[in-house]
Amino acid sequence: MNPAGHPDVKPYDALLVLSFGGPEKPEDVVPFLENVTRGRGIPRERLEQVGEHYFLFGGKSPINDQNRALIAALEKDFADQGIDLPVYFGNRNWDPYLADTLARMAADGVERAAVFATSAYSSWSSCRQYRENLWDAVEETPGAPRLDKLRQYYNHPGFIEPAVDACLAALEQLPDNGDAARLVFVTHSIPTAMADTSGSEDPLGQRRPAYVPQHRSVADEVAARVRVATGRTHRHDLVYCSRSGAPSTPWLEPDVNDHLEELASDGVTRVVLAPIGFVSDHMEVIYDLDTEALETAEKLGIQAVRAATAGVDERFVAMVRDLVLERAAAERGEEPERPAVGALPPGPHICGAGCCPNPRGPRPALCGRDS
Ligand SMILES: CC1=C(CCC(=O)O)c2cc3nc(cc4[nH]c(cc5[nH]c(cc1n2)c(C)c5CCC(=O)O)c(CCC(=O)O)c4C)C(CCC(=O)O)=C3C
Ligand SMILES: [Fe+2]
Repeated sequence: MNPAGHPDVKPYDALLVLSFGGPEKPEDVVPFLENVTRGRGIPRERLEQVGEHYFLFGGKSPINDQNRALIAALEKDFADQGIDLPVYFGNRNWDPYLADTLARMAADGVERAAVFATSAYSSWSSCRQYRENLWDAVEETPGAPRLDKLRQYYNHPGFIEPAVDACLAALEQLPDNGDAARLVFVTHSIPTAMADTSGSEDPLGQRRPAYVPQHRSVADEVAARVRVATGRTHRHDLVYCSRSGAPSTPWLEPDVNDHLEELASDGVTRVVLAPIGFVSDHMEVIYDLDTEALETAEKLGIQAVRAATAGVDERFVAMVRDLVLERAAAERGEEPERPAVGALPPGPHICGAGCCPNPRGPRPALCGRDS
């Protein structure tokens, strides 16, 4: 508590919500895809396909509206808690661009900000790439504030609890309250080489990969809690969506559609698709799952329901607040509690040295031991 009796956010004077960005209208789609894939060697065919996913939804991704809703919910939560902390919004690939937002923060006199990224897990794509973007944006912004990226939150109760309730609600939409339904947890596929180098090295230079085990811990924990709530054991799996890249490059498998075929041939007729890799309804969720995977399920005679993402669930919003307060306390030299559930411990406040290296060679990144 600060002298006014409100939760203490010192040394922070702002929160920055850092996200991927997405197009808002048809004319945005191609330039957005160019921003995302510059120098990435994504086959043209794949890009055309992904463009079609966006055009199917009027050229508009849901991601920016989702983030604006999260920011509105955070502003309300902070006001209710007596927390005086303005919230800024900056994206990696679309307006409002990160560097523009940092310039605005500098002009507003912000000196030090906590950064919440809308990506919960460790890997180059889901963590370090955001840290490289922070470095670049700070480099090009005179007077940019000092930035502290908040820790990974995949195993925070504020992320897990909404995922459990989402599975329970999805089960209830199936016949017999979802009795005998399979829980299929879905996340974004990444190249296996990127998965293998996710996470940081221990002092002996050994790396224990993080991306897949982190998702497994979430899937296992959510499934265990569903078991407690329903009194039934639902078998569960971890599968992947949104594979990209060259066909010759191995990515994490199985793909959700292939897995549904496998389940159908095993006689499974009811499935909950739980998108634990996404914090809100991104294009991957509304296209790859709601459009493509649900169609696959229907063709196979499987009744499938997609579970909700965390979105603006009040526990998820409170989690963001708690992560800010936790980090603020740690920066003041206190030893705050660091909530985490499941098999893995809470992640570090500062990313470990050498974690999640860029597949195309080293690039400077903010907020790490090696920064
Ligand atoms: C792990 C991961 C997350 C989750 C963590 C996080 O949330 O950050 C994520 C999120 C997102 N990815 C998104 C969009 C795209 N990702 C692409 C390409 C790629 N993603 C990758 C990985 C991830 N991506 C990778 C390894 C590539 C290959 C190219 C490269 O090495 O970078 C491409 C290019 C076309 C294609 O290749 O599919 C697009 C358009 C959007 C916006 C969605 C919306 O509009 O709602 C979001 C939230
Ligand atoms: Fe992506």
